[in-house]
Amino acid sequence: MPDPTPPDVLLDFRDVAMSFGPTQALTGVDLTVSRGEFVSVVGPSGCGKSTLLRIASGLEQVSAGTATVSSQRIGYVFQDATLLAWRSVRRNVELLAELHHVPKTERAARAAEAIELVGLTGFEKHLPRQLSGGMRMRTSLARSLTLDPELFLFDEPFGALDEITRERLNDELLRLFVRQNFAGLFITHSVAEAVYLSTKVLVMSGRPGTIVDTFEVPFAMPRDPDIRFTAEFATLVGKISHALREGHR
Ligand SMILES: Nc1ncnc2c1ncn2[C@@H]1O[C@H](COP(=O)(O)OP(=O)(O)OP(=O)(O)O)[C@@H](O)[C@H]1O
Repeated sequence: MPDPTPPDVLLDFRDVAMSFGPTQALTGVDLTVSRGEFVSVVGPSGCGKSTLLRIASGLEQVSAGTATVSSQRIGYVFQDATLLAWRSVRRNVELLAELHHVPKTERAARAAEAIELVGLTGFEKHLPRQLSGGMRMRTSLARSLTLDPELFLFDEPFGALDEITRERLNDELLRLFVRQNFAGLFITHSVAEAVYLSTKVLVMSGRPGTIVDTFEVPFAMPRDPDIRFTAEFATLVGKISHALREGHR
């Protein structure tokens, strides 16, 4: 019998492998995400990062190994905000609570709070097409926040945004992480973003993807935005970028 998952571990992958027909996407993946952790995964294109997240969300079943998710309250934010075009911001934010049969007044209260948390108060009646890309991502974040997730899964949520908007949303996300106390698993192509947001960064190899390196991020939370301009930050980004290149060979 393998050791049981410790109580603080919300996501526990052990020797996970995943194949799609002849394509082996993942092999030997060991990964845990515990309460209080924000874990980022960086890796070359096609190494199986999204597959990892789809397994965590229950959308895919592993081909071998075990993937244990010890929470019912999981939030997801994908690269596309996936908003319903005909629904206002408020009605989009209410959607998940609606699908979970949360009563109407409770739903409205949760949506108002989530909208405030992501800084969209005043935009409740806007339709998605009237919003900027950053505001659409905020709406998507708010929609998940209404379910008060314990574990939040992010698949490159800010990849399509300009640099300034991305930095601002990184700060918002860090603020939410500290305030809402969820654990995070975050996929990104940006090593600097991974270091800035995370307590731990995992580096994946090229396909079949496996974790080749783990870096603890020593900077305190709440994180000082100026940390990004320090020598320690640059050194860690350099080390991880190097590991990424090595793993890609
Ligand atoms: N449903 C599927 N059917 C067949 N092959 C798949 C499926 N999903 C993923 N793959 C393959 O598995 C591999 C990993 O895909 P995945 O999308 O997880 O990679 P990724 O690291 O997220 O890529 P990127 O960084 O480019 O988004 C790829 O070769 C992909 O073509």
